Amino acid sequence: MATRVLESRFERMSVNDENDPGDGMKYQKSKMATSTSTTSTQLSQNAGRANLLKLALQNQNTTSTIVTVPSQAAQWRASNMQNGPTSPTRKARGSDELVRVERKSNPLYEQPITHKQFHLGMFEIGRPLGKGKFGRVYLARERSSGFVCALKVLHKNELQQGKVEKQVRREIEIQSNLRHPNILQLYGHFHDSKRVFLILEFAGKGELYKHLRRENRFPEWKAAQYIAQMAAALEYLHKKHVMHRDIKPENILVGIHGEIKISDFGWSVHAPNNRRNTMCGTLDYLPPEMIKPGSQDNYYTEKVDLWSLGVLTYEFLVGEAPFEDTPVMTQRRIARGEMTVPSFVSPEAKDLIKRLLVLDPEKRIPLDQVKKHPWILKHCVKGERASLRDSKSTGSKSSAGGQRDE
Ligand SMILES: Nc1ncnc2c1ncn2[C@@H]1O[C@H](COP(=O)(O)OP(=O)(O)OP(=O)(O)O)[C@@H](O)[C@H]1O
Repeated sequence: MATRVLESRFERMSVNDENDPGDGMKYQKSKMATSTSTTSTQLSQNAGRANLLKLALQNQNTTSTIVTVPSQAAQWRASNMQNGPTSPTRKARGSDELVRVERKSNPLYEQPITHKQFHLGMFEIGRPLGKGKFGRVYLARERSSGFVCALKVLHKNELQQGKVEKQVRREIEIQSNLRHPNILQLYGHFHDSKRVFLILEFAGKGELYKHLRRENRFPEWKAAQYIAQMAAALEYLHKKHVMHRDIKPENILVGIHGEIKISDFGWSVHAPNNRRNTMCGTLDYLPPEMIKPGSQDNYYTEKVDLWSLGVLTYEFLVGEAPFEDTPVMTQRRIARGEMTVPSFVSPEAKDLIKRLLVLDPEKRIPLDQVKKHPWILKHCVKGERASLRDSKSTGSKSSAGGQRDE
C-alpha cells in the first residue's frame, strides 16, 4: 500500500509540472509505477502523505544502501559513512506525540561498504520540498535500493555569484562527518558541470519554523522536549569542536516522528582551538560577544550556541524572539541582556532561559546541565505524564495555545 502511494506520487509527476525546476532536472516517471493496482485517486492526500512518510522511515531504517563516495573533483570531496548513524524509533503513544529519540543500529551500516559513484540517473526525482536562496530541494528515491531522501540542487554559477562556494564546501565537509539523530544527515554529494547535488536525509515533517508559526507558540512539554533534543545535538557538535552559530527555528527541520533535525550548517565552523572571531548569524539570535563594537578583537567560543539556545527556548514558549526590535534596538538590547519573560511562562522555564541568556559566555549553563534542568526533567523524563497532565488541565489546547501535531 505504502509503496503504491509512493509509486503513484512519482507517476503523477510530469515534465510540464509548474514546479519543474527548468534546470534540466525533469521529473522522472517511476518504472515501478506500472505495477500498481490501486490508483492514487483512491487515496486521500493525507493518507498518501502518512504512508509516504512510513515508507521513508522503513527505507531509512532497513533497506538503504546509499553510501558516501569520493566525488570527481577534490573540492567536492565526499566523506565515508563507516561509522553508521543512529536511527530514531517511535516510543511514544499516538501519532501526535513527540518522542524521545532512541539510538538503534542501522542494518545499512552493518553491510560491507561498496563504493560507487553517485549521479543523477541513480535517482527518481519526486515533488519539490522547498526552495532556498541558492537552490531547490526535491524528494528523491535511489532507484536500486528504494531509499527515500531529499536531493538539494545548487547551481554553481549562483554559488559563485553569491560568493558562497567556500561556505557550501565547508557545509558539506562538516555535515558529512556528523552522525546524530537530531542532526540532518548528509549522505553524500555529487556534481555535474553546472550543479552540485546534496543527498540529504528526508525530514518528513518539514520546517519547525512553520510548525511554530502555525501554533503561535509551543506548549511547555513540547518546547522542553525540543530543547532537550537541541541540547543533545549541540553537545555532540561541541564535542567534535563544531559550533553551529546559526541556531534558529528556520534552520531546524522535523523528522517523521516529530524529532528535531538541525540543518543548515552554512555558518557552522570546525574550530579545533574553540575560538573564532568572524561575525555571522542572524541578528535576533546573535549573542552579545558577537555584536559588541570592536568584536573583531573579541574571540568567541562554542558558548555562542548556548545563548542561541536560550533565544530559541524563549521563542518556542513566547512566539517571538526576546530581543526583537528595530535592528539598532535589538543590538542594544542584546548587548545589555535586556528582556522580560511573560508571566504565562512557567518559573522553571524562565529559570532555564535566564541561565542561558547570560552576558558572560563562561557563566551560561553548560549543555550537560541543560539536560538535567528541572524544566527538562519535568517534561522529558516524566514526559508522557506531564504532557497528559497539561492537556487535561487545559483541555485539548495547551496553555500556550499550541496543539499537538496532526
Ligand atoms: N532534508 C529535507 N527534508 C525535507 N525538506 C527539506 C529538506 N531540506 C530542505 N527542505 C525544504 O526545502 C526548503 C529549502 O531548503 P534549503 O536548504 O535550500 O534552504 P533554506 O535553508 O531554507 O534557506 P537558505 O537557502 O536561505 O539557507 C526548506 O526550507 C525546507 O522546507
